[in-house]
Amino acid sequence: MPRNRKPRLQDALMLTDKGYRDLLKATLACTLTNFSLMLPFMVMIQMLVEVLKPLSGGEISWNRMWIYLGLGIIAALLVFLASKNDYKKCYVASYMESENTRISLAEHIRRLPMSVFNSKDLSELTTNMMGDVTTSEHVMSHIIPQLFANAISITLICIAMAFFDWRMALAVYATVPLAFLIVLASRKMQRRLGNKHAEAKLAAAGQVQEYIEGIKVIKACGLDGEKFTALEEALRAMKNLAIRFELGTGVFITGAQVVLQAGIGITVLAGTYLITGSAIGFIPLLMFLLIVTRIYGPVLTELTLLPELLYQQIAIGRMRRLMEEPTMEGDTDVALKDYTIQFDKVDFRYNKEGEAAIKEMSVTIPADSITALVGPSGSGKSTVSRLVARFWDVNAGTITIGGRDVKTIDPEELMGYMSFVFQDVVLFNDTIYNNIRIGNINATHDEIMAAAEAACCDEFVLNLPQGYDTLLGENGSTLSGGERQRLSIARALLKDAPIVLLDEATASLDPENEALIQRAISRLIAGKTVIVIAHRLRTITEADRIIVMNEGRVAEQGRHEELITRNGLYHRLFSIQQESLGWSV
Ligand SMILES: Nc1ncnc2c1ncn2[C@@H]1O[C@H](COP(=O)(O)OP(=O)(O)OP(=O)(O)O)[C@@H](O)[C@H]1O
Repeated sequence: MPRNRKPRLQDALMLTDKGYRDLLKATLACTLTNFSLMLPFMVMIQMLVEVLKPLSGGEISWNRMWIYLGLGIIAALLVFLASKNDYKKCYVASYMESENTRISLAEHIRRLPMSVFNSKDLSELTTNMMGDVTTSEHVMSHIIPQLFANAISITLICIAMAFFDWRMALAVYATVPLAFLIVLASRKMQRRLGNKHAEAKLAAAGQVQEYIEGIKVIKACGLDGEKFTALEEALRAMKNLAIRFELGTGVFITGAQVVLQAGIGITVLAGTYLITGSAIGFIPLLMFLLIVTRIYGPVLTELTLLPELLYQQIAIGRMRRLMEEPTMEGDTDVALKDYTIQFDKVDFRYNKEGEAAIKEMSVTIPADSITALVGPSGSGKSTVSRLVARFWDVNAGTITIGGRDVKTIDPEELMGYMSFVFQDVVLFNDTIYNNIRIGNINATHDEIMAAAEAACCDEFVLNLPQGYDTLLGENGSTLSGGERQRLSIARALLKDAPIVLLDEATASLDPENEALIQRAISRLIAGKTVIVIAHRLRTITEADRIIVMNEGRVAEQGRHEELITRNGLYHRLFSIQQESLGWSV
C-alpha cells in the first residue's frame, strides 16, 4: 500500500487525518461506555443471585450485599465518567471536523474557475457547505461511533455468552443476522429515494432563495401568486419525498425489528427446553433471559442508524464531486515588471455548446495608459476584462501580461496586480470602514481614511450618524448606486494595484454624483495600466487607445479622432449617443 494512501473508511467519509483519528477515539470511547453500562447490570445479577439463595437452602450474606451496593455506586460513577468522555470525544471532535470541512470547501470554491458557477447555482453551493456538512456532522457525532461501538460490544458479549452456554447464545443471536439482512436488502431502494429526497431539498432551497432574493421584482411585477405557487410546489414535493423516504425505510426497519424480537421467544423456548432436561441451571437461565431483553436495544439502535449512514453517503457524494472539481493553479512567485497586456488569437466560449464570446482576438493593451473597450451590448467587452483577470481561462490562444501567460500565474497572485471597479459592487454586512479595508487588509488607519477621502466618500459618509463605523447591512442595500461605486473606488485606491479594470456605470448618475465619481476615478487611474469598459463614449474621448468590439471581435482600434474620421462602427455609435443626449422625455 502506498504510504500516503488513506484508509478506506477515512476516504469514504471524507475525513482529514485528524478527523479520522478523532473518529477512532470516539468509537473507542463509545465502546467503553457500552461496557461501563454492563457493570451495574453485572452487579445487579450478583445481588439477584444473593437474594435468591434461600430458594436453594442458603442464606443471604448482608456483608456481600453491602459490598455489591458499594460496587453498584462505583459502577454508576464509572458510567458517568465514560459517558462524559464519549460525549466530548464524539461531539466536540465532530464539530471541529465540520468546521474544517466547511473551511476547505470554501477555500476550494474560491479557487474554482467561474465555469463551475455557470453550471451550479448559489443554493446548491450553500447546501453543499451547510446542509451536506451538517448531515455528515450528525452522522459523525451521533451515528458512526455508536454504530461501531455497538457492533463491537454486541460481538464481544456474544462470544462471552457462547463460552458460557453456546446453545443459549445461539438462541439469543439467531435472529440478528436476519434482521440486518432485511435492512441491507433495502439499500438500493433507500439510495434511490434518498437521492430523490436530496434533489427535492435542493430544488426547494433554490426556490426559497430565488423567492427571497427576487422579492422586490416579484412585488413590482405582480408575480406574487405565480412565484409563490412555484415555491409551494417545491416545498410540497420535498415533503412528499420525505414521507416516501421515511415510509420506505420504516417498512424495512419495522420488519427487521419484528424478526429481531422473535429472538426473545426463541430464547425462552430454548431455555425451557434446556432447563426441563436439566441441561442448564436456573441462575444461568435467568441471566440469559435478562440479557436477551437488554441486548436487543443496541441491535435495534444499529438497525435504525444504518439508513442514516446510507443517506450520509449521498451528502458525501455531493461534497466529493465539488471537491473534485479541478481548481485553477499557477505560480505564486511571479514578479511582473511590465504590464503590457497582449491578446494573441484568443478564442473563448462560456459554455461548450454555446457560441464563442471572443473570436480570434489579437490586440495589445499598452502599459501605463488608458485603453477603452467600447462596442454594442453583448459584443464581449466585459468578457475581455474577465479573461485578463483570469476569472475564466481562454479556450485557444494566449493572454500575456509583461510576456507572461496568465494561465501560468496563480489566480490569487494575479489578483494582487489588479484593482476592479465594477458596476455590481459587492458590499459586505460590516462597517463602511471595514468594507473599504478589504482593498488592503494590511493598510493603516491613515491610509484607509486617505483612500476614502480621495474616492470622495467623506461627502456622504460623514453625514451618517456613525460615520465610517456605520453598519451597511446585507450588500449595503441602504446606499445609492453612486455611493456604492465610490466605496468600491476607495477599495481600489487602497489596493494601489498597477492594473485597473474599470466598468463604467451604465445608469446615468445625477451630475453631482457623476462629477465626484469622475474625480475619484481620475485619482485611481493616475499612472496605471487602465482598461475601461465604456458605455458612454463621450467619457473616453481622451483615452490613449479605444478598442471597438463587435460580436466578439475587434472591429477597429485607435484614438477617438482617428476612429471618428474612419467613419466606421465607432463613428456610428458615437453619433447615436450624441443624438440621444439631445433627447428629453
Ligand atoms: N456568464 C456567462 N455565461 C454565458 N454566456 C455569457 C456569460 N456572460 C456573458 N455571456 C455572453 O457572452 C457574450 C458577451 O458578453 P459580455 O458581457 O462580454 O458583453 P458586453 O459587451 O460586456 O455587454 P454589455 O455592454 O451589455 O455589458 C454575450 O453574448 C453574453 O450573452
